[in-house]
Amino acid sequence: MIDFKSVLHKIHYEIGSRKDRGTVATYIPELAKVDINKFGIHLLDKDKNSYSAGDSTTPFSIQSISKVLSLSLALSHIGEKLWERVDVEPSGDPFNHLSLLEQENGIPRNPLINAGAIVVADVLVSVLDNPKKDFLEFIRNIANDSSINYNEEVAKSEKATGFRNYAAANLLKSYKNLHNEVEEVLDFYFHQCALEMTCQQLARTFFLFSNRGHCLQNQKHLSINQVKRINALMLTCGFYDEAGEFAFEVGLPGKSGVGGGIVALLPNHFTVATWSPGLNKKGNSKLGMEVLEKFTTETGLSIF
Ligand SMILES: NC(=O)CC[C@H](N)C(=O)O
Repeated sequence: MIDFKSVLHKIHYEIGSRKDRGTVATYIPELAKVDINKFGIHLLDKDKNSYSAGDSTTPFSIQSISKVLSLSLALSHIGEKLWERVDVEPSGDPFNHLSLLEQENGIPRNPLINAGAIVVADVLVSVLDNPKKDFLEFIRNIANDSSINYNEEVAKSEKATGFRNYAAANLLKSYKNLHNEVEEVLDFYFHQCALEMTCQQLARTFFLFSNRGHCLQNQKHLSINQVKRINALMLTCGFYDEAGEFAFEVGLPGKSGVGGGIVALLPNHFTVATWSPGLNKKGNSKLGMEVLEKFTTETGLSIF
């Protein structure tokens, strides 16, 4: 039996003393205000036991981590038809690059880069009656937590500076791979990225991916096959041009966001979330990557 509590505390203590914590994202001005010294970890095991270290109950902007959640809701609505509009291959490019989109006729490489997530957002705008409200409802439901919300300031801040996302949405529109208006789809996308959660809430929300599609209250939201697909995409595409490195060092499906959060999981075992706002050069949390590498190395718990 692994003593998760002492493993997490030891790792938090060792890595928390690092002087080089990377740099906080500044291209979304609201994110630049976050204290770089924040640092939290939370692990939820398959029996729903919780283990925490550091700032695990402070909310932060989950940003691209939300792409896994929007993908889940879109898949549960339109199923395999989604893959006609977005591919499932790693891009090897940064999250906001557009060159492949043009070369590949408006079909994004995968749903976890920005262009792919914008197509997924477009699907949700088409199928949901009140997209922002219904998406939030879905998240609150799988997390069993009605306190989860969007941060309107962050959404507004990204809207004001989201030039590359406007470029991506317009390019998709020119290839007829965006069915709704650019403004409406991006308003939804900026809000989903502006969801705030704590490490604890994030681990609880992602429990269904380590629990064969059943959320904390044991309701079924995804089929085993859909969970397989989503976990595979997290492993191969969840860290953009650092996905290979994450699989190599950590060996778990996971997803990062420019708010400094990372969530990862071992199917049928646990879900773990980390938050440290300083990012490395590839836009992934510097300390978060180190925590997870140490965790799987010390416990021997990875999918490999
Ligand atoms: N990697 C990320 O977290 C990027 C998400 C951010 N909202 C963007 O679209 O640029």
